[in-house]
Amino acid sequence: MPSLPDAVTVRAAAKVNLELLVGPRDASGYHALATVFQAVSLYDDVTVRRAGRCSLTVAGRDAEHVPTDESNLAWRAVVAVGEGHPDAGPVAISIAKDIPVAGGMAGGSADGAAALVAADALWGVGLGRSELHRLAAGLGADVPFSVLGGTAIGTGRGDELAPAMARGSYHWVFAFSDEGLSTPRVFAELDRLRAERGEEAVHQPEPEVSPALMTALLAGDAEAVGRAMHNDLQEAALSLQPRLADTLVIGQECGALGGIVSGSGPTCAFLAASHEHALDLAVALTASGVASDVRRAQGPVPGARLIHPGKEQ
Ligand SMILES: C[C@](O)(CO)[C@H](O)COP(=O)(O)OP(=O)(O)OC[C@H]1O[C@@H](n2ccc(N)nc2=O)[C@H](O)[C@@H]1O
Ligand SMILES: Nc1ncnc2c1ncn2[C@@H]1O[C@H](COP(=O)(O)OP(=O)(O)OP(=O)(O)O)[C@@H](O)[C@H]1O
Repeated sequence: MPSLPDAVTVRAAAKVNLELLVGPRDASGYHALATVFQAVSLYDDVTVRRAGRCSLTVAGRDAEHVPTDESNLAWRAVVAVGEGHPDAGPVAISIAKDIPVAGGMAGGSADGAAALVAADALWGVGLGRSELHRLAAGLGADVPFSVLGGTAIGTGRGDELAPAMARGSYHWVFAFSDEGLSTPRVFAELDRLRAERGEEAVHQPEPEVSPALMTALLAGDAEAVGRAMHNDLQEAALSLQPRLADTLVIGQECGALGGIVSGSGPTCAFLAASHEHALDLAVALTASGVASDVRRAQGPVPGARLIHPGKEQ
C-alpha cells in the first residue's frame, strides 16, 4: 500500500449563479432554489498537514475577516471526515484566500469543499461520491457544488446537483465591494420585500430553471446566456447596498452581455463577449471607482482538486 502524505493541498474555485430563482421557504428557514451554478477561475488553496495539535491560519484577500477557530468551514470539514476514522489525528490547516469573503461567490464553501477532499486524501479515507456529497451538504448549501465544479443545475436547497449540458468558455468580470453581505440577511430581506408586496415567503411557486438559459448553454451562445442571466436575490442585495445599482449600470453601459449580483452579493458579475471585451469592461469598472476591486475570470473550471500532495505553502 502506498504511504500516506504528510500534507495535501487542494484548490477550489469560486462560483457565480447564472440564474438563481428563490421559491418557498420551508419550516427550517431554508428556501427551495432552482439555480444554475458555474465555477470560475478565482481560487482558494487549502493545505492540511499532520501536526501535534489542531490549528488554522488564513492568508490573502480579506484574511482578517475569516474565523480561525472550529467555526471555520475548513475546520468543520476536517472534523467531519475524521469522525470514526482510525488514522485521523490533529492537523494544521492553512488557507490561501483569493475569493472574497461574504462576497456571494461561495468562498467559505470552497474552503469547506477543499478541506473535505484534502482530509480524505491525507488519511486515505477513500470517501465515495455519495458520502462526499453527504458531508458537503452537511456543511452548507453551496458546498456540494464547490466539490463538483463545472456548470450545474442546483435544486432543493441548491445542494441537489445535476451537471448542465454546456458548451464553450465564458469571460467574466467581477466587481467586488468593500463591505460584505450576510447570506441569511439577504434571504430575509427578500422575504421582507415579498411580504410588502403581499407575497408570502411560504407560498411562493416552486422554481424551475428557464429553458432559455439551458438552450443558450447547450449552444454555447454567450449572448443568449447573458440575456437569460437572472437573480431573485438581486433586489434584496440592492435594497441592503443601494450603490450596487451604479455598478450594474456601468457594466450595462460598457456592453456587458449580462450583469447581475452574484448569489447573495455584493459582488457584481458581468459576462463579456471576448477576452478583449473583458479587459475593456474591467478597465471601465476600475476607472469608475464603483468597486473596491475588479477581477477577470473564466468559467467553467473544475471543482475541488488535489494540486499537490506534500506541497509547502
Ligand atoms: C445564495 C447562494 O450562494 C446561492 O448559491 C446559496 O443559496 C447560499 O449557500 P450557503 O452560503 O452555502 O448557505 P448555507 O450556509 O447553507 O445557509 C446560510 C443561510 O442562507 C439561507 N439559505 C441558504 C440556502 C437556501 N436554499 N435557502 C436559504 O434560505 C438560510 O437563511 C441559511 O441559514
Ligand atoms: N473558510 C472560510 N472562509 C470565509 N468565510 C468563512 C469561512 N469559514 C466560515 N466563514 C464565515 O462565513 C461567512 C460567509 O463567508 P463566505 O465567504 O462563505 O460568504 P459568501 O461567499 O457570500 O457565501 P455564499 O456565496 O456561499 O453565500 C464569513 O463572514 C465567515 O464568518
